[in-house]
This record gives sequence, C-alpha cells and structure tokens, in this order.
Amino acid sequence: MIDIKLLNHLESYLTAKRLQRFNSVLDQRTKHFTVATEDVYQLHNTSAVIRSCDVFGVQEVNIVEEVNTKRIDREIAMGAQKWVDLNRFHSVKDCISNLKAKGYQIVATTPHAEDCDLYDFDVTKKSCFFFGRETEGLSDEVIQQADCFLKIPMVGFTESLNISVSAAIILQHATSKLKKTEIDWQLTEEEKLEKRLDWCKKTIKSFDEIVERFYSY
Ligand SMILES: C[S@@+](CC[C@H](N)C(=O)[O-])C[C@H]1O[C@@H](n2cnc3c(N)ncnc32)[C@H](O)[C@@H]1O
Repeated sequence: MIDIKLLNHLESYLTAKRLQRFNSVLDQRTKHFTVATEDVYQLHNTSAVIRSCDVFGVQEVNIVEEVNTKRIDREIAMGAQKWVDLNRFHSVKDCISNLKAKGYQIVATTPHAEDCDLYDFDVTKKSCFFFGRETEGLSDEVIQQADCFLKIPMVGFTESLNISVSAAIILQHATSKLKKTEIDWQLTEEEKLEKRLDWCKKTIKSFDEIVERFYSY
C-alpha cells in the first residue's frame, strides 16, 4: 500500500508542470501489452525498443539475457529506461512462464509468419510481443511456446526489418487500435500510485533524505 501522505509530500517538491506530465503520461500507460526481447546482440537495438515502449505507453519490458548481458545504451534509450519497468531474465523459459502466469499470450513477431498480419491482429487479448535476435530471429523455444505469430507486411527485396523498427511499427499500430476499443487497458489506480512514487524517487535528488525527515516528524 502506498502512503498517500508521503506521496503528496514528495510531489510538493516537483513543479506543477512536472506533476501534470506524470499524470498525463500515466493516463496513457498500459500493461495490456508488454514486450520481450530475446538475446538481442546490439544494445542500441534493445535501448531503441525501450524508448519505443515509453513513447507508445507500454509500461513493462522483459529482457532475456541468456547469452548477452550488455547494459542498456542510455543515450539511445534517451532516459526511457527510467520511466518503464525492466524485468530481466536469464532464460527464455523463465520469462515465458512468468508472462503466462500474468495472463499474457505469447506473440512471436517474425518476418516469416503466415499466421497473422499486423493489420488483422486481435488487440483485445493481453499480449506480449516477442522480438528476436538480429541474425537468427527468435529461438525454437519461443516459436514452440508461441500462441500466435505476427508479421509486418513487407513488399521489398530485404528479408526483414530491424528489430527496433519492427517494435515501433507493431506498438504504434497495436496501441492506437487498442485505444479505440472498450477494453480496460489503463493501469489500475494502485499501479498509478506506485508509478508516481517510483518516478518521484527517480526525479528528486534528495529523495531518501526527504523520506527520512518525513517519518521522523
Ligand atoms: C532482423 S530480424 C531477424 C531476422 C532473422 N533472419 C529471422 O529470420 O527472423 C530481428 C527481429 O525483428 C522482428 N522482425 C523483423 N522483421 C519483421 C516483420 N516483417 N514482421 C514482424 N517482425 C519482424 C522479429 O522479432 C525478428 O526476430
């Protein structure tokens, strides 16, 4: 449970403009969709995916680092890693079972899919979009566990899109379509409070000191 009095006190350290921004961003955040990247080699690609998640309102990103354990490129993520929640997994198995336990269907994005074209994708289901490696694409494990396959139609000579470009196209399309439905896609009030506290923590330099002083009165 969030201590509302503490939260109000912390938010009094923020400008009205900053607070308004927190609230308007939170109103567009969703956990109805999430994203997972599987062992992406180039960390600028993972960083760009995180940036797109923030831009299109996807609150949680799952990063599988079974082979690669590089850090996020802060410049390319443009600080977006601060505003979205990063869940890290050392195995794709753990990541998928965690997502399934939370009620997500596993959507394997691939340039080879015959299953579902992006424009026919059913946005009403809680979905995790899985993105694969630059050269090999998704592993057999993800392909076998996938509930469906999703393809961005392509008409050129090139075999596939860059992973971060694919993520941006899919998220832009899926989130805008989702917002036209009657689905309850927004964060719960409790989740919004948790994020407000978390964002205060990441924004206010003397956060710990202020909290300590607040409870010592
Ligand atoms: C450069 S592609 C990988 C190409 C790889 N040779 C393959 O066969 O999948 C990297 C990732 O971007 C995504 N991707 C690329 N093009 C896509 C498309 N047309 N539709 C859906 N996802 C795509 C997939 O997640 C893919 O694993």
